[in-house]
Amino acid sequence: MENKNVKESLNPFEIAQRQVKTACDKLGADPAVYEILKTPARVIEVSFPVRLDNGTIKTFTGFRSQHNNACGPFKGGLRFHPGVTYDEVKALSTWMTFKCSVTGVPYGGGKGGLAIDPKDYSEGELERISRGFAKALAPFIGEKVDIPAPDVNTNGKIMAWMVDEIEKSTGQFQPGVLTGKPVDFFGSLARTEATGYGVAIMARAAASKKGMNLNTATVAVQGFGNVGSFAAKYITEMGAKVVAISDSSCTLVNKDGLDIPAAIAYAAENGSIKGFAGAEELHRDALLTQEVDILMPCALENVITSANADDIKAKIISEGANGPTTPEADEILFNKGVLVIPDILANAGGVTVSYFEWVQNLMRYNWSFEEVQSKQDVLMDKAFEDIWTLMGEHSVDMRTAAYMMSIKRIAVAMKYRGWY
Ligand SMILES: NC(=O)C1=CN([C@@H]2O[C@H](COP(=O)(O)OP(=O)(O)OC[C@H]3O[C@@H](n4cnc5c(N)ncnc54)[C@H](O)[C@@H]3O)[C@@H](O)[C@H]2O)C=CC1
Ligand SMILES: O=C(O)CCC(=O)C(=O)O
Repeated sequence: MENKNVKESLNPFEIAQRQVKTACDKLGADPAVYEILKTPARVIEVSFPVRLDNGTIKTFTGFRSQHNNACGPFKGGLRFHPGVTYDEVKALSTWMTFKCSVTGVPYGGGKGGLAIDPKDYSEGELERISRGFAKALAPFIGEKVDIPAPDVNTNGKIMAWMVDEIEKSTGQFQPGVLTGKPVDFFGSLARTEATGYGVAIMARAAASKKGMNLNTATVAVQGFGNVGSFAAKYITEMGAKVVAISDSSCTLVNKDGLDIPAAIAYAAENGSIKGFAGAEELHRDALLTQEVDILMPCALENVITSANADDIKAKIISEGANGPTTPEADEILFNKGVLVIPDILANAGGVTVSYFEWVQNLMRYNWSFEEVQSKQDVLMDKAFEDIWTLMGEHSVDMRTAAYMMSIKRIAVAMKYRGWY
């Protein structure tokens, strides 16, 4: 997401490092803590050949960044998107380390990706690419080593192909090597919904702190994929009115409220929200500055920058995407009194329920939808309250408070391990 008016660095890894450094400084942490956390433990680059439908061979190059495993195995999604870069996966893996620690799930941070647009490939090609990537990563991942999951443009079907390929490569039954699998293939109920649901319950918690009545609140949701669509669905069920949604094609606005279940069904059938009836269609970037109470950026990084932060009207931002706000924009929003619920808290529902999926896989047992979602409620609501308290104690923004809480926990684990 480029904007010529943006003055600051949009390198996601530099941004992640700045966020960690700010919190380490506020904590007065031992300098060794930042020294260890500023860089991933390793970044694996793999190249693998795939036969395309026209008979030719094409080599694909992918990455897996393993940031820190002081608190448990590396954990985080695999992204298929043309914008994937070495520095992007490094940043995303860094954010995962702190996100896992925010709700206390026993993982470190990892993330991987392939710089492809899945729309350029047939279903058969996509399966061979996914299997090729999984086979290439197999020596570096495992149920107790590094556990990938879905992210942008990946889903349960791709996770199932990958599990099958890894089991073939290792000769071991290990359904817990990946999470976000289909429910009837070792997946967990409530995982598909988990990230968007978490974005909504964090917005609800913030609204309650700010004295905002959700029944009269309006919401704009950027991105209408897995995270955005469920965030929109759940915040609607909680009483708010979603008046704007967007995806890579356009923004749709209806001041009286959009019919979210109908929009979800329309997007599933048509591949995007474009053409959905009963709404005004605007440029896709118009979403961010709509006159709403709550904004949910649920697409990609760096969408809220110094170039548009001043124009944002929302009073609460619940970050479904990873890294949607630059540090410069954070400062502008903080000074305007906008409450930003940071990605490492707001979108932690995905990895939290991935953890529940993994536990069920290891136990060979299944929990009900209600049981999983209520466990998610408990961990996320507690994380919100703890971070809220820390934010007040240190007079910092919520992102810095979330990092501070997380870093404290990781620093303890690293200390016991004798890393410093
Ligand atoms: N899937 C998950 O469980 C988790 C995802 N996330 C993060 O949430 C974000 C979205 O992920 P998913 O929903 O899984 O991906 P997805 O692939 O299901 O959906 C992405 C959506 O963003 C839209 N989009 C892309 N470029 C856009 C643009 N320029 N303007 C507006 N919309 C645009 C796409 O059209 C699509 O609707 C990513 O940052 C991801 O890392 C974070 C935690 C967990
Ligand atoms: O479910 C997971 O393990 C990770 C989800 C993820 O990639 C993320 O939170 O950004």
